[in-house]
Amino acid sequence: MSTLELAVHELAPRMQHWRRDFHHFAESGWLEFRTATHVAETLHQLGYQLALGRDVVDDAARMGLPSAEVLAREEQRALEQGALAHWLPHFSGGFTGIVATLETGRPGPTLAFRVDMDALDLGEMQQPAHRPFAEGFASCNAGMMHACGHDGHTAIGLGLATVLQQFSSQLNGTIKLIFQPAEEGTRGARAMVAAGALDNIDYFTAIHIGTGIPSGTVVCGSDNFMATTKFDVQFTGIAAHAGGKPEEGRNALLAAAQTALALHSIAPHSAGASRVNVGVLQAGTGRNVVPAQALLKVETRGETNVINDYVFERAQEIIRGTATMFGIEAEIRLMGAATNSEPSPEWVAFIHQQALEVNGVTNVVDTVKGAAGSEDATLMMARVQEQGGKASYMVFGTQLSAGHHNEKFDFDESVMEVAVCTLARLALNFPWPRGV
Ligand SMILES: O=C(O)C[C@H](NC(=O)Cc1c[nH]c2ccccc12)C(=O)O
Repeated sequence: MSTLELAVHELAPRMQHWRRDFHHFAESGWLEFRTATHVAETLHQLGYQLALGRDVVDDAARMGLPSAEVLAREEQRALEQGALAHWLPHFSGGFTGIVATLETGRPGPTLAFRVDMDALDLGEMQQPAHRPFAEGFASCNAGMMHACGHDGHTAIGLGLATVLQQFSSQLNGTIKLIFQPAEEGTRGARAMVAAGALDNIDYFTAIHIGTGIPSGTVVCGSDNFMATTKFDVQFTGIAAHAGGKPEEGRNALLAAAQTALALHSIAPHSAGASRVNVGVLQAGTGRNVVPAQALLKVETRGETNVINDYVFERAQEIIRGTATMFGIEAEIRLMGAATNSEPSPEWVAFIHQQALEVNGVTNVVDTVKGAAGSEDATLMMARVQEQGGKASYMVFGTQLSAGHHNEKFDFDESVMEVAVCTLARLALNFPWPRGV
């Protein structure tokens, strides 16, 4: 076992503690108040320079933000659950982003690593058959669950911060660790990019665990993310007495229902995969009232940006058409966005080379076939690349108890050691000129 692997192995119990603490106090997008304060405290104690909140999250570029009432309520909940009060003001109002910087003082590139911190809006299984429940760390927040592994990602980020600090004498240049809010629904990355958090980075690496990749396998350059647009549609009609004066009404529920069916009839694209999903339809107030209000929560996806743009354009045409058909108003509100991913081949090759050397890694591939979901880290990758940097997205396979976004989701925590060892090697073995 190398000194790095020994150091990471010794860190494993602490990473498990971090993961389980984040899992128990699960906080969904823009509401990661407790999580962010504990991440900030740990990074501060490690000696990292911190940029927090509004310094790394652009207010106007945040997407899918909860209401001011929810933000305030959840901030208070976080405080009651042990959020660290001295850090909380930085994140108040839903600015729960962090960028930690380690300046070595020696010439070299800037390497950035990104993890996401948010839970999903999902109720966790509270049964003994589900390990997190059986071992006492299932989510204590109703309707919020770490069912995608972001608790593990955050623990990996802190583990990486710890070992890079331990081995900092072997580093050159600058290390930046990015802890992003609200990846679910592709809502947070846009705001961190807009705030400049991804400027002047030479090498960027984002990560995910699981996703159906077998334990021991590392994907070095995920290129199968789908471009996506997330949006709500608010339909406004005219309420009326359903029995006495139905002709006076304009039925928003019917418009929404017709729209939902029509959206799912958008023709596929000959150039590649596409998706449409109407995930939510809320409408009406009473059985004898012609419904005046209806809400749809929708997403489009495409194998490429062009295909997703095609689907979204057709969706907008359909929405305008059904609104006219039913004589009502329709307002489209953008709630999230991400592009497809194009990792930098040179960086993928270096990642591949380093991953081969890690104990616990049994299979290293650059890509996997088949459209994955979407990821707004693609916006961060694009920003780095447009400034001449290199970027990639890694997946660390691990055994899962259920699929992502399922109430029984859990993962084999040993993947966190493999991830930290691999990521630390990217920094410690970076091929910068090492003297004569
Ligand atoms: O579109 C979103 O809301 C983001 C969300 N993202 C994820 O779940 C991450 C993800 C999905 N599939 C993969 C495959 C590899 C890495 C990460 C992922 C999704 O696709 O619904």
